[in-house]
Amino acid sequence: MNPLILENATANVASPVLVALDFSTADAALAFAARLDPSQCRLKVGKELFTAAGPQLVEQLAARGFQVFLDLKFHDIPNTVAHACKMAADIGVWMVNVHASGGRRMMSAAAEALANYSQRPLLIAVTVLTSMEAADLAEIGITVPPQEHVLRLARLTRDSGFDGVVCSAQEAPLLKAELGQDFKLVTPGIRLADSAADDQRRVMTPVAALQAGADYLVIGRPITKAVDPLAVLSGINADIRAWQLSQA
Ligand SMILES: O=c1ccn([C@@H]2O[C@H](COP(=O)(O)O)[C@@H](O)[C@H]2O)c(=O)[nH]1
Repeated sequence: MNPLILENATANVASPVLVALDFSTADAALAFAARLDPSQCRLKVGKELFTAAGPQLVEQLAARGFQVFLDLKFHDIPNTVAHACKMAADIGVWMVNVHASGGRRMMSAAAEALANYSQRPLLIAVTVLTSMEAADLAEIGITVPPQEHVLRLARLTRDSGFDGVVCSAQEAPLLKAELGQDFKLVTPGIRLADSAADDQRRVMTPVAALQAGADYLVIGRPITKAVDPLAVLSGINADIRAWQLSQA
């Protein structure tokens, strides 16, 4: 693992928010990140930005103190996914993910590939994309309700040695009850009460998602496309803090 990244990555992040940096250039992503404080959020680098800017961008964000979720959703044969996860760990990312529908052998290979890292990224598997609803699943031959399929894939993920799953916050109460508090739930599809849902289908507001049991909130467009992104992020963090204090 890159020692510079280990030295710089912020350990104390006071918020469960992961800002999705869905930008098309490194310059745009770095300019946006320069406005953020690494103690106030983590960052997610997905397929668009990684394809445009590559591992150097991830290293630059980490060198600025951000913990980075590399959201490439690996889905391939076990050998390929295992090696891809090792490359992600070598860049120094804080979290990396695969598709749970790649199956037990694929996920076990990924977990084994990272087993000897002294400080490995959190290993997470995507269950059912938050953009999908029952009708989308039916078209690909999955006729059970989304929550049932999410639970099935989450159980497989846990049994394959992973740390948690990507799911919607709507499934969080069921997953926490069935899989325990320590199994991490990473939830995109987060929308403010007045945000457009866009292409997301299984959505929830930030505080409702935490109440439901989400550990991390992935938020992209409601922050990045806002007129004042920092004000939106600060407002979300303030609402979360107020809710946390009300629970203490
Ligand atoms: O099920 C999933 C898995 C990943 N994502 C990613 O999260 C963000 C969400 O962005 P918004 O702009 O807040 O919709 C995006 O990068 C997706 O690739 C997801 O939405 N759902």
